[in-house]
Amino acid sequence: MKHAIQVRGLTKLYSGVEAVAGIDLEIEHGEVFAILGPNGAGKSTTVEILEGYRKRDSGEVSVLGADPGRPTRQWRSRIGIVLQTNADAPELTVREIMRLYATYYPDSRDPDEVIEMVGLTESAGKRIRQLSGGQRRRVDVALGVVGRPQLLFLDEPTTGFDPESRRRFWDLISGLAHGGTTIVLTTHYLEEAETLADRVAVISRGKIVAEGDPSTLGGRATAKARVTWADGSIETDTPTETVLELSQRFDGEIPELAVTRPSLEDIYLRLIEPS
Ligand SMILES: Nc1ncnc2c1ncn2[C@@H]1O[C@H](COP(=O)(O)OP(=O)(O)OP(=O)(O)O)[C@@H](O)[C@H]1O
Repeated sequence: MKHAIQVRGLTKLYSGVEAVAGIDLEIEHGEVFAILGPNGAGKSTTVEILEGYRKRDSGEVSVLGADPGRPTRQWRSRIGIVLQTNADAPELTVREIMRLYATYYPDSRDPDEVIEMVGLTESAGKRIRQLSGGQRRRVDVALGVVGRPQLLFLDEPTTGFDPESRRRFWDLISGLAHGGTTIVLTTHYLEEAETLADRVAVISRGKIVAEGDPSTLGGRATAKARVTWADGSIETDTPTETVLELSQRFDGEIPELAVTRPSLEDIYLRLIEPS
């Protein structure tokens, strides 16, 4: 099995309208792959087809060597899924729900270890309904990984997290990735994609409009730099030269000097602009 995920010419229509309009994708084993795109771009539809929860109209799809259009129980046990809305069991405690889910898989992780991994040890005895939104999200993630999946799908995993919890969550995902789990995530947070992903794909109106390393996406690394200082700003291919000229002009320290390249967000917004 060469790739964890291989997709060719994937399409999906809703009432004759193409929500996914010919997507090709290859995701390697052990890779963290982020799918970005505006609301309605076709991200969830694509991911749900890969998860085996939605039928495609055409195209070839292989996920962990099998066709997700014909999911088997054994195949499902190798995949972890964290959806936007969580499994609702408000009266169970964190430990109870983890123990229950652990019984569904042939090679589960120790429930207490997983609770520790997501930072919920102190809340392990609390009922789900007593948890904050961010804590519930961590339960979702814990349930997604308790079966020791080879491939983990995360749909907007950190929506509603405070900045500190988001960073802790990123550490958790990086740890899973280092342990060899392949991770596919959708997110609206560009910083999240940049921090976590080896590669990103930007989907707009059902098509991939750019794909690659987040640090070089859309020509980002070679784009013109912007040099700004107290009373001026220019875009240039030769920022070093500009800074040297400015330092002569100011005879030393340049007031409020900054040299920047386009952020991932700048590139992303350009990519999804209606043409
Ligand atoms: N079950 C459905 N029936 C009809 N149309 C649908 C259905 N699910 C999605 N769509 C439409 O397909 C398009 C793609 O939707 P999808 O949910 O895949 O987008 P998305 O990129 O995941 O968006 P978001 O960021 O809002 O989650 C949208 O125009 C949406 O309205």
